[in-house]
Amino acid sequence: MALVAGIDSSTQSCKVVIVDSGTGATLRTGRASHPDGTEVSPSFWWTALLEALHDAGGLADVSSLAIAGQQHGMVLLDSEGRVVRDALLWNDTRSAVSAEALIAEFGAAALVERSGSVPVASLTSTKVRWVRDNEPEIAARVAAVALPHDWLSWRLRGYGPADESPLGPDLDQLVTDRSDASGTGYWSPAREAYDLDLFEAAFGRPACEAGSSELDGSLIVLPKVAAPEANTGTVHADYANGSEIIVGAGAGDNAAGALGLGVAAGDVVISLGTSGTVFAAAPAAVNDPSGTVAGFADAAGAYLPIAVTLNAARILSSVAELLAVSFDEFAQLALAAEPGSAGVVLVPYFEGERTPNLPNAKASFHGLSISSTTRANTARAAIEGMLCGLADGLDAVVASGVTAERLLLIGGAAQNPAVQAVAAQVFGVPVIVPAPGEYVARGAAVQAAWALDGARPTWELELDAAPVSDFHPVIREQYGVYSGV
Ligand SMILES: Nc1ncnc2c1ncn2[C@@H]1O[C@H](COP(=O)(O)OP(=O)(O)O)[C@@H](O)[C@H]1O
Ligand SMILES: O=C(CO)[C@@H](O)[C@H](O)COP(=O)(O)O
Repeated sequence: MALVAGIDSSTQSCKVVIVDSGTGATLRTGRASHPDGTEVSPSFWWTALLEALHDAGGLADVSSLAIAGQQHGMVLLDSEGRVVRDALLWNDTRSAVSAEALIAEFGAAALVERSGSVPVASLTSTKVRWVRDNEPEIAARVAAVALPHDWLSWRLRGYGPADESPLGPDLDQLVTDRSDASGTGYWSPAREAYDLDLFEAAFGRPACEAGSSELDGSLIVLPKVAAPEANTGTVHADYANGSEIIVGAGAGDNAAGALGLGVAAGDVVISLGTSGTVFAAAPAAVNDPSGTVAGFADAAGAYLPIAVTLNAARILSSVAELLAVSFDEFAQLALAAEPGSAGVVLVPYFEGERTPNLPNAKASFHGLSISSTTRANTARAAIEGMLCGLADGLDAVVASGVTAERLLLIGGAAQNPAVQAVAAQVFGVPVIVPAPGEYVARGAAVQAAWALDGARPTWELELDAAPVSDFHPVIREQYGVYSGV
């Protein structure tokens, strides 16, 4: 059977899985780290991608690949294909004021109707507005606006600045997909098309989709939106280890996670990476004028209502570091405390927050008494705080019309046994933990196999744990007192 590669260029690292497209078995994996920060040179993603592919044993025996990536990141290119400033990532909150300006100009209801989402600082539209207003000399040099997965796929197909790439700066070759386009704030999931007027209003210069006959040098290029099963070209020979390798459309990381898990009606995914996300596949586009749920498109032709927090796994690593313990010791400490952490509550808005939309907030501990101020309560309160924010997101996703019969817990922090146990206490819905794996990269591998064979593969999902439901409403009740929701 043919081998396919799936890539997840996520916030903290690049991960590669090489999968047997016939059985779905993962044969090899690779990984490389990304630098910290909310403003990052895309060159680090490129280096990490090449390193992770090497770590996975290379591409010599691979027939197709696809790249999923962190959503929303703004990659600005000039007419020579050079990145003109560091990318502003999804978790960079400087453009909160630009989001407010766009809402003031159009109204939240109109923006939801046109783009599926009320803009918050994470969305690309607010980032280009911020550059327009704060860095006009950079804005004037921009010839194309891409997302992380679009840019990496373009580079792998051989395009880029003339001195760094074999095929040079052909901006017309930029390709994205509907799931990632739907996180820009200027693409309409309902109409399946860019809202070019909205882009122009955000950035102040007109744009056009790559591949259009209307493109001329005066218009900003936006990547062509390819279908989920598209074959968008091949990996350039310089990076292909002698193989002919199809490049699939790629996807936003959450949509790829849904593909990798093979989500069905009744499934809701909770991902605990740098971001915390709650999402499900939905048959129709979702419009939430409150902005809690973003109405993205998925990577299979349907929709992906999603609630996203800025703070998730890093809450645990920060508190574990404060307590000077490993993740295993942190889990033991948390499991030694009672549900509700004896009244100790961590509202974990360390990096500001997106859901609720409090970009300038900071984290706080509450409810501390002399007797409750223990290491065990501190560890448990960190997990409870992380999951309570996502429980609020789950309520909103359900209110948007999704049925939640089971929750699939993925992402780095889902492997922590205390997180699994506390999840069974916080969410009033059964929790399932899939076997350890990189499900976003696996979803990209699904796309690669789809582009190769013309049929979407159905690989079985292996499960690891199903913690017994042990719902303790007190955890959310006391969190609600302090969280401002
Ligand atoms: N056992 C664990 N307990 C808690 N957090 C963990 C554990 N293992 C990994 N993590 C955290 O998971 C995060 C990485 O998860 P990942 O889903 O790869 O993130 P991202 O997709 O944002 O790059 C890191 O912040 C790491 O500290
Ligand atoms: O902003 C979003 C989705 O809207 C985030 O989900 C990013 O896509 C980053 O994901 P991780 O790298 O944290 O998994």
